[in-house]
Amino acid sequence: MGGHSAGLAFDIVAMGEPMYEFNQRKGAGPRDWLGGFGGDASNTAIAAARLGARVAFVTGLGDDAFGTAFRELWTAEGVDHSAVKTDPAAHTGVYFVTHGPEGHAFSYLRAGSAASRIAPADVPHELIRGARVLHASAISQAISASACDAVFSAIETARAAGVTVSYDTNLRLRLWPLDRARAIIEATAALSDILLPGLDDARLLTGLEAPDAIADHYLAKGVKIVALTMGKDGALIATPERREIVAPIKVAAVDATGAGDAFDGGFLVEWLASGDAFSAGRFANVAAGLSTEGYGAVDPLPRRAAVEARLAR
Ligand SMILES: O=C(O)C(=O)C[C@H](O)[C@H](O)CO
Repeated sequence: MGGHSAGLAFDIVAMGEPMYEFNQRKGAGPRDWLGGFGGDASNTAIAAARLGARVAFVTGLGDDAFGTAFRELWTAEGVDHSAVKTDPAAHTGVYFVTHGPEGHAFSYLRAGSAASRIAPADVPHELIRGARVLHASAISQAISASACDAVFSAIETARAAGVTVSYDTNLRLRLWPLDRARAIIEATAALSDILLPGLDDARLLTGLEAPDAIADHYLAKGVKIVALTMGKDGALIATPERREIVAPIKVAAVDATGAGDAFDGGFLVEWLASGDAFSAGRFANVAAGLSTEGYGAVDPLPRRAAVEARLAR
């Protein structure tokens, strides 16, 4: 069972696929893999919990060592996993990260995973109704048709209950073809309050080049806040009234795996605390920068004190 008592309301309920991570550090030999944790929505959940939010996660895990490791991780991080299902007929997803001149690359062992077998019947509607934010990503949808249906069902519940819908457009073309991804992501963006796209993905999805045009595109769908991450160019935060570019912080980056997820977690935590999209953008930008200073998606996710110290500099 999860790290919180039943009945407690959560700031954030996140859903998606957790994946055990094997990370081959730069210069490491072919047998030298660092074990860790990944899966974009789980990374975001842990990032938010480390920064002070009350978070619950929704997914499926295999009845295997990786599934057990995830439950231990979430318990240690204070992420509630009482709504996570153990599926004895499927495995927990696994992925491998390698580092080359073009940056990091992923290989997946995830087809048929327990998370991909999640369906609308597994959605914990009461948990979602009691939360302040529901967070999901396009990866949460791309893993299977039933998981995609589950995300739509969760969003419908959130919207009906006035729960803020947060959505990361994380595009993985190995999981679905661009046309299908575009159709689903456009439809989901129109149901979202906070949209967290990356610039490269957004360019492919919208066919637009300029960050401002991309922000306009999504705001016109009714999105209230667009937080567009732009890598070395920082992030563009846009609301219907105002927009601001946040410059990236200087870091000794070794691995960008999970930086976007750290951004999402930081953004949601600070937005929940202040209601201000622009201070949320600055906070998230620091959380994302600091998350690149170590290997793995989860281990280097910063705690609140580290983000605040860096913001104060
Ligand atoms: O690529 C995916 O599907 C993952 O979720 C693995 C990584 O943890 C994630 O991409 C990092 O953002």
